[in-house]
Amino acid sequence: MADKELTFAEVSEHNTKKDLYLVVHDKVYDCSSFVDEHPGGEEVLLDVGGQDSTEAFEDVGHSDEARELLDGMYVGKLKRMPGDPAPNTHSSSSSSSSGASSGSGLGLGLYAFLLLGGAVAYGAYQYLQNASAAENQQ
Ligand code: HEM
Repeated sequence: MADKELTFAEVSEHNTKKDLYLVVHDKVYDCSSFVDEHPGGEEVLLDVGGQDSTEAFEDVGHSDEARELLDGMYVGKLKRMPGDPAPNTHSSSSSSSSGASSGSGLGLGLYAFLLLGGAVAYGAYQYLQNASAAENQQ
């Protein structure tokens, strides 16, 4: 059986406590019955009601149990239309981009460290040259 497909516009109409759809990883979930039971509180779910909550969901680092709960609330696939907000898969892109940025951060740090080390070595060299020149003058 083909999955039901919902557009973002359709999902965004379900944004009240009694009728609450969330999008996680391009799948639509009906969380209305779960709002009161959510261990993280109803407020956070209502905040992302009718929206793509992939980022919020993944940022918390929900357990496998939480993911299984999601399966039980599955409504259908999100059908992206031109002009819809871009896929909000922050967690996967951020882990790769944060990996990249921390890599470049390390690269920059290393660069700064080498520059600083070079400057200190040069200063020490100059100091020793001056000291030995002064010694020779005596
Ligand atoms: C409909 C999707 C969601 C389901 C099924 C769900 C389910 C759960 C479950 C089962 C827990 C208990 C801990 C765990 O098993 O990981 C939990 C905790 C939590 N959830 Fe969600 N959650 C959903 C969406 C969200 C969203 C969108 C947020 C937004 C920030 C959120 C924030 C939290 C927080 C902060 C906790 C930790 C609560 C604590 O440990 O005190 N959840 N959630």
